[in-house]
Amino acid sequence: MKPSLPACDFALSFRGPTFTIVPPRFSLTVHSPLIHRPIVDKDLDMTLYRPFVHSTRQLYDYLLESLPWYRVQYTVRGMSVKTPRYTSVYGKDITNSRDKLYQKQPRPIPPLLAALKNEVEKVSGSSFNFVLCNFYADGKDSISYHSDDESFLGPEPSIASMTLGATRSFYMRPKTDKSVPVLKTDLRDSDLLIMRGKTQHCWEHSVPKRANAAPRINLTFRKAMNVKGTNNYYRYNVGDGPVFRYIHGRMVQIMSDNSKTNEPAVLI
Ligand SMILES: O=C(O)CCC(=O)C(=O)O
Ligand SMILES: [Fe+2]
Repeated sequence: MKPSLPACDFALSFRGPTFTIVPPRFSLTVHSPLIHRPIVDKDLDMTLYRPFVHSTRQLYDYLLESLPWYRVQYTVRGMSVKTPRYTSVYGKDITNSRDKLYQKQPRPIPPLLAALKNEVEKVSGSSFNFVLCNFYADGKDSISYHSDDESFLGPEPSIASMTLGATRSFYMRPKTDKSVPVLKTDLRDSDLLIMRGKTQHCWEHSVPKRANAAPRINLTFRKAMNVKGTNNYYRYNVGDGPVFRYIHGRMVQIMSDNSKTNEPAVLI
């Protein structure tokens, strides 16, 4: 499969200080996956495509350096929660409602992510309207056991997850039957994992912490069915805190997205 090349020479613009990053010119080539491995267990329906995409180094560098990243903190039942990874999110639910219904202005999916979404839609046969991006800077960054089973995703959501960069363990366990051993998979650079059917309803997944791990980007593609989904995704993946950019090999905290002032960028 050799799709036409997406336009990668574009500038992404976001609020806050502007950076001009000259994107590399490269081709996004998705090829017939060498491994197309259905992993089927009780109420588990996953397919791993390995490798899914070429030019992963350029994709990784470009996404890391061009997207704004957030380290979201929020409060649940009076408890302060710090998200242990960087996140960024793009998209809007299918209702395509008027802007004033959204707590935060939804962001259009940038062209490179839209091109990837298009390729993922072709192999999965599902359509998506959100791309959630995770950046795990090191082994201390993680995602704890959860299911992507919110009602705003519909009854049997398909979730597609792409890995760029370092390999990390991906654990799955059934929600109820604790006697079933944890299903352990390594997700590697260029992997595409598609979960569908009852998987989110019956199983939980996680990327556990590690003593040592190189940086990794994960992109998840989803379909939100209502305004609540859009509000949820921006609340937990952008939040109200500072914005970070990856500049010259390190994460730099710059002024808040919400800031009305024109303060200079602050290094952390
Ligand atoms: O990083 C991963 O592989 C998993 C991410 C994930 O589960 C999520 O964002 O919901
Ligand atoms: Fe998840």
